[in-house]
Amino acid sequence: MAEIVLSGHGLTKSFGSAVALAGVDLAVAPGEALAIMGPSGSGKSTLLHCLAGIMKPDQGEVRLLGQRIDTMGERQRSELRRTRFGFVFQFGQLLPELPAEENVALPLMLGGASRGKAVEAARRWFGPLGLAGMESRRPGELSGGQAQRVAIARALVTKPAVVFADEPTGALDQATGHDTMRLLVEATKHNHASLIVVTHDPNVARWCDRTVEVRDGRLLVPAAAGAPLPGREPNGGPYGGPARPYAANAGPAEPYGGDRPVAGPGRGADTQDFPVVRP
Ligand SMILES: Nc1ncnc2c1ncn2[C@@H]1O[C@H](COP(=O)(O)OP(=O)(O)OP(=O)(O)O)[C@@H](O)[C@H]1O
Repeated sequence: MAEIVLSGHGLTKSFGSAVALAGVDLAVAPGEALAIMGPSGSGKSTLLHCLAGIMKPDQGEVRLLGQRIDTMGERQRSELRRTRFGFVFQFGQLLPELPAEENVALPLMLGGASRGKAVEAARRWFGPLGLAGMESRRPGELSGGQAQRVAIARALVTKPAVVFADEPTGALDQATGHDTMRLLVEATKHNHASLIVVTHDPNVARWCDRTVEVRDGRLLVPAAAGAPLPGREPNGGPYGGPARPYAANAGPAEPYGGDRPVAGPGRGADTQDFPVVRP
């Protein structure tokens, strides 16, 4: 059986008479990038929120590395979200009054790191993400794409096991969205984190190793970690390159020696070396 980082089993969730999830089974492998697609109102965000411990399912189980998280209390889940998960939302959700570097440093400071150490760690992300010189800008002084790159740094700075992204390029033009997805996928893989992306956009999903589709609160095909939908190849790269089975990129995290190329769609000569965060 494939190694699993995060799994949901038999997930249901209703809001009054609206059934958002009607029994979803889903598992994500280490280092795997998974896209969740489906029409508006099909239950994508609810699924992401249940998997991320933001919301408790009505029924079913969510496990992180085998440990149930859906039964945890709000405090424990909140701690888990801060330490084991990273989040990138459509509109960055950066704190407008803080400089970019402090937005990135914040999860570390909330975990008890000194401001100096946290900001030092945060600054390491700015060059690789094409944000050099923008460390002290406030979010209002950044473009939408730059703000999303700050959000990517903030999501990864704590070395999460899983990064959740809900329409991460939804507010960006196509070219900026393309760059943002490239950076999100590459930086996440570089740090051996799994990535779960909710999107309407097939161009976004193409960056991921695998896509599952949600309709009326159910997956069209129950999908195991690492398995492409039957009859479909794993996603090809955004340049229409060869299909790239996730297994080539996943596997147990290993210390990164700094010289191993990061396999990923569209990795080109311009790809930067991202910091590798240590737990
Ligand atoms: N907080 C809530 N209160 C009431 N109904 C909700 C709530 N959240 C979701 N729903 C309902 O649950 C269903 C699934 O919603 P969800 O947001 O998960 O879908 P989605 O696929 O993410 O949609 P979109 O692509 O439009 O964001 C919808 O019918 C929605 O109206």
